[in-house]
Amino acid sequence: MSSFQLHIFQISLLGLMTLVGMLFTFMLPMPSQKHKARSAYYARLFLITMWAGQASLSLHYLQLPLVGIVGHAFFITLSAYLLFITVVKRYGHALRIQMLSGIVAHLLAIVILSLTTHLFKLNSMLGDAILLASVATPLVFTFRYIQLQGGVKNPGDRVLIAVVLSALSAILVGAPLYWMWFTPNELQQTLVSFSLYIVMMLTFMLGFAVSIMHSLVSRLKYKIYQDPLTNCKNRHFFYEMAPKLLAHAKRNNEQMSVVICDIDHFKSINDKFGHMAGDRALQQIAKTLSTELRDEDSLIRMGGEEFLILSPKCDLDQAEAFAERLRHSIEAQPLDLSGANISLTASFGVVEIHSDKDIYHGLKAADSAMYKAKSAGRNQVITVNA
Ligand SMILES: Nc1nc2c(ncn2[C@@H]2O[C@H](COP(=O)(O)OP(=O)(O)OP(=O)(O)O)[C@@H](O)[C@H]2O)c(=O)[nH]1
Repeated sequence: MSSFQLHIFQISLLGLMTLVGMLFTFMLPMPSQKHKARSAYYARLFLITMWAGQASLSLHYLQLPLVGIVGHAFFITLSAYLLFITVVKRYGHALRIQMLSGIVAHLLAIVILSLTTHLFKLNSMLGDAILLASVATPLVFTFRYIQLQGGVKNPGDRVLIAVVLSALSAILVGAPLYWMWFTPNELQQTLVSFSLYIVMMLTFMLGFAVSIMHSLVSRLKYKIYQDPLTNCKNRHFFYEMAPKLLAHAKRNNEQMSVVICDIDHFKSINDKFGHMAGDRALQQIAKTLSTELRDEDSLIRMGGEEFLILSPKCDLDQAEAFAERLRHSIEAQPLDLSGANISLTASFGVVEIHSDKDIYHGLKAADSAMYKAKSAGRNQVITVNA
């Protein structure tokens, strides 16, 4: 096979991969946030420019070596920036105007530098070094950007970081070693760059897909565990997380308490002022409760007008004081319905769960304490030792 045929074979195969990669990004479910969804657009452009960078080298066979070399430098640098932009958008951010101007200036500079080195027939090693440094710059930015976002948080970030680091090491270490130890002929060069392109494209697509899947799963999980009316956690969260939190508390020899809060005479709010007013009362009470929570507490709407607070590292006395505080806060904020103030109160059942008991036992005990508070006249806190 002549080197021309090899080249055509190589760019056709890369073109095919680019097409598959683009179709793949179209098939992925996209996040609803505008900037995050835009990242798929830049991921497609990344694949196209990677391909265009390699394809431009074939212009050499059409007697256009200058256009080919300049095009190669331009598209390869641009593809590294598109990887950077894809990552910026994956985190849901917009591009700052300074960033865009920097990218345009860098692209212009690489075009001028590669034109100069070729026109003045400067050492080809110098041209290669300029190109490698040029591609390395956006990759370093990408690496720093992921780090600044709080580091590697999910498998998608991990694969993206691996793409960036492998590309950087190929450029900063691999390329100089390759030039020093081999006297590459065109065939060797073609095969090495081809393999590098394939690996980069595949890992990039994988990283991108894993990253998207991870954010969708996190969003779904968040929705599954969230009560849409009050934005508290819901029953699913309780059944999933409560046994885990209790097991953690037992392992670390820590106390854990459960506080149940049930709004008093809630039905009468619905009956007198309508369901919308009832919903607003629920939202207001959820807000009041949430402002009193510590970071480790979880506020759960168990259903209807009943809320539950899981309180790790909290014994019975502390939980009782906490519930009293919550009771006062609810009482102190009547519901304001276009001028009419509706008084709100709630009854509380509090229990500390002992290490030999399970969470459902605690739930039952807290529930019966709350019913005792109701029968004792409502708007009060009753504690039990479960
Ligand atoms: N507006 C509204 N009402 C709800 C919702 N979920 C349950 N309810 C109503 O909450 C009311 C609960 O009534 P009850 O269980 O009798 O309790 P209560 O009136 O608070 O009486 P006590 O608990 O004994 O003080 C019912 O009328 C339900 O229809 C909701 O999401 N929004």
